[in-house]
Amino acid sequence: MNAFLEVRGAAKAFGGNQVLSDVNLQIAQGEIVGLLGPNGSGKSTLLNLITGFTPADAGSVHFDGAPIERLAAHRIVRTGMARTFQLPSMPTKMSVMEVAMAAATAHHGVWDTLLGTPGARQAEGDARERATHLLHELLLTPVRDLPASALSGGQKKLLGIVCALMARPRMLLLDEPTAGVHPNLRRDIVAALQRLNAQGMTLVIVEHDMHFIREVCTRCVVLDRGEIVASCRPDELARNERVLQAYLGTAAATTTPSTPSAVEAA
Ligand SMILES: Nc1ncnc2c1ncn2[C@@H]1O[C@H](COP(=O)(O)OP(=O)(O)OP(=O)(O)O)[C@@H](O)[C@H]1O
Repeated sequence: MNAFLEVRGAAKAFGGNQVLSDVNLQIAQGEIVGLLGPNGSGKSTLLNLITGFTPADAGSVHFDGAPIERLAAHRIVRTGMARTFQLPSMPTKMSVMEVAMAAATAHHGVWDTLLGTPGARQAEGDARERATHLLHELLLTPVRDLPASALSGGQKKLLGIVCALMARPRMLLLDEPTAGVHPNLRRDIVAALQRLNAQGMTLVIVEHDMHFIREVCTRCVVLDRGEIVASCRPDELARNERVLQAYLGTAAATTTPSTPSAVEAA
């Protein structure tokens, strides 16, 4: 595989808790990879490590051929990789539009904005145009002037995606984009992600919802207790012994006839 993102030998412990051990992962350009695993298996930690929010104890991360494991999170965004969070927190007073605009300022540099340079004014115009377009794409135009804190949980997730996209990333990592989201909005998120992928975006998605995984992902990578135990197509998950072990334990995996549906429910 020609890797767009490559993680080699990544390890992370918090105190005595070894959360990731020798994680090796390759993702090609254009893939939509689902990152799965039981609660506490290390999925968010791996996302944090790749995107510079958590320093690794060991290992390397290459994005588009360049090492990024020593870069701060905001510099990683500038290489073309952005992310969303499991529980996006929104400022209480800023409107939806202002939050999207602020994300662009964060990506382009606070000093130019504060000094009001011509470059910053041009960047602000471009950011307003892009924010308007993205809010429309992610169905947030009707609420663009509301305080961001007033949005529903699902709408906050959509706004989190807008903020990440303000950086014009080539790869987007999403942490549980549909958890707790109403089915109608879930459909909109699926459609938005598929549109982004059709436009060339590589996606890595942490998710527990197996219907979502089957509908959206081209490949699944499964973590169990900080190790990658499987990499397969979504339709192969329910037959994969390592996946069944991860979710159900060895005995259940070998003796329970209903194991595939149990994995689907995980
Ligand atoms: N900053 C931290 N300090 C200490 N322990 C942490 C920290 N972040 C994560 N952990 C621990 O690392 C382990 C893995 O957590 P992580 O959030 O990566 O799992 P996960 O697979 O994303 O779980 P879930 O599906 O429940 O979100 C957990 O035991 C968690 O308590």
